Amino acid sequence: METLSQSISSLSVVLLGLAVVYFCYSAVPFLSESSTSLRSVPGPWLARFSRLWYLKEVSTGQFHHRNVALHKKYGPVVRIAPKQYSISDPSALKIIYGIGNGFAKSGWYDASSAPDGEWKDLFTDRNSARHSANRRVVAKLYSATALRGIEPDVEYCIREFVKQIERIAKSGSTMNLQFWLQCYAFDVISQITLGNTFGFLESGRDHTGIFDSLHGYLKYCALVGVEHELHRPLWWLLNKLPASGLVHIARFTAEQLAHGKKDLGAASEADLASRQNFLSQLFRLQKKDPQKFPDSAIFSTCITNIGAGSDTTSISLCSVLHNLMTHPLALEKLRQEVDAKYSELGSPEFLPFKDTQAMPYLQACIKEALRLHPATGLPLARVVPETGATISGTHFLGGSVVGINTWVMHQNTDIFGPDAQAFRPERWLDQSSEQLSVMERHWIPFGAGSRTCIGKNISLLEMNKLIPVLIKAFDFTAVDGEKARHENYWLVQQVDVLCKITMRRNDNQVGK
Ligand code: HEM
Repeated sequence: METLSQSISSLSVVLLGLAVVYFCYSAVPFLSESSTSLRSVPGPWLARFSRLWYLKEVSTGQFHHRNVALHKKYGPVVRIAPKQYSISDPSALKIIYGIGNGFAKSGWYDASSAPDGEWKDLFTDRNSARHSANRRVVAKLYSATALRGIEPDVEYCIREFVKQIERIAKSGSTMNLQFWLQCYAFDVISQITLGNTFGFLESGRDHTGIFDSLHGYLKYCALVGVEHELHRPLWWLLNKLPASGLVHIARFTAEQLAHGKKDLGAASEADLASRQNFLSQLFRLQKKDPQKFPDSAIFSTCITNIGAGSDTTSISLCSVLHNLMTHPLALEKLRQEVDAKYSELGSPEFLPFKDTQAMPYLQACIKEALRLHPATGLPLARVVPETGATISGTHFLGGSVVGINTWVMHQNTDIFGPDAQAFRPERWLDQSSEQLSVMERHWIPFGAGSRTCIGKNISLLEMNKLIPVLIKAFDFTAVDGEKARHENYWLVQQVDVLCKITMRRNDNQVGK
């Protein structure tokens, strides 16, 4: 019979063998570029031979800071893995993300979707032609005109939110702003998408562990994306594990879809057109062409809205509010603008979205907070087309992967000024029109080019509606001082932003 030590030594041989195979496999890209000018691209030594360096760095949850430091050390083009490069040169933005330039999304995105999904979602689809066709089908639902219809849904959620903040303020307890903004963002996006909320704001709890599961899932996507060839077997294994909170998102979406189908199935075109949530509009698209827009397309669109539009929005809102809490002068200036707008409009319960667009300081605060803390924290990786491309003086072979990290771009002092690390909303108000236009072009919290965020207007509406209400009615004091901790697993999420709240005055009209 085999002894324990023999078993251990056989296992060691197998593991060693796997390590050798892995190293040989990951050295292929290194060998293929060894006779080209790409050999001289600087970067960490291990990154030349293996993706392990990048994997290790992503696993720390701090790659956004590391990425900025790498460019300070090595210059505008840095190798982060064999045949993978991070770029900081602003002129690369147009080349890599320019519409029609042929830089498709890289394999990293594969790990963010089910390997055999029937309908490819917009975020992960790497087939540019199919992506454009599918995006065209749903684009109208995210347009500026569609926004008008969702404003009441957002107001409904703000009322629920304000009730909870008032309760916390009266109790004198500490509020975890990050958690509550997540509740707000999840409930708003599910209300807009499915016509029903998850009930986070009402209960103040994440009963089914959705937030933690989503966090774990993002970790999976960020890490397995680096070794995306392993996604299929790992996905298979993952599905053998007990159900997580993600299953609750999928189940909730499927239930709402089934209800919707029953309820809306017999509805006339006019009736469907009058209903504003996504689900009704998606059923409308399906009625027109059931073959072209099957149930899987409806499910995928809804679940992508929830996945892509929840944490991104709460992170951005958290950045705005945390920066305001820790910059009292900016908060005071914004408050004056908010109070003046409420008076001008006769103290409505909510400022209409269109009126918030005419509040320059509010817009500057939002821009500045999203510049300083953009939601995504890894390079937006793209594949160089077959013909190759020259970027920042380096010629890249077709098939190389290149990307710009929003954190790197937003810290560029040539574009945003020597104080690029500071929260200073005035930078958006006191520039020459030429400099402002340069800053606008390099402000990319919603991505760039043909793959830019389709939900940008929705999330801006959610932010513009909420911030004035909170600023008008409450005072927030940060408990942990100026720095919020954050973790980057694709999305750079703040961790436990604690604050004390007091009611600013007694005549708050929200919800009354
Ligand atoms: C402040 C909130 C948001 C931020 C910061 C944000 C950020 C981004 C970024 C950076 C991308 C491009 C990713 C890449 O190139 O890999 C993106 C794509 C996308 N976002 Fe957002 N997003 C936000 C809100 C939303 C909302 C509310 C929705 C849905 C209602 C949404 C749906 C999508 C979709 C579907 C894509 C893929 C678009 C495509 O490739 O055609 N996002 N978002």
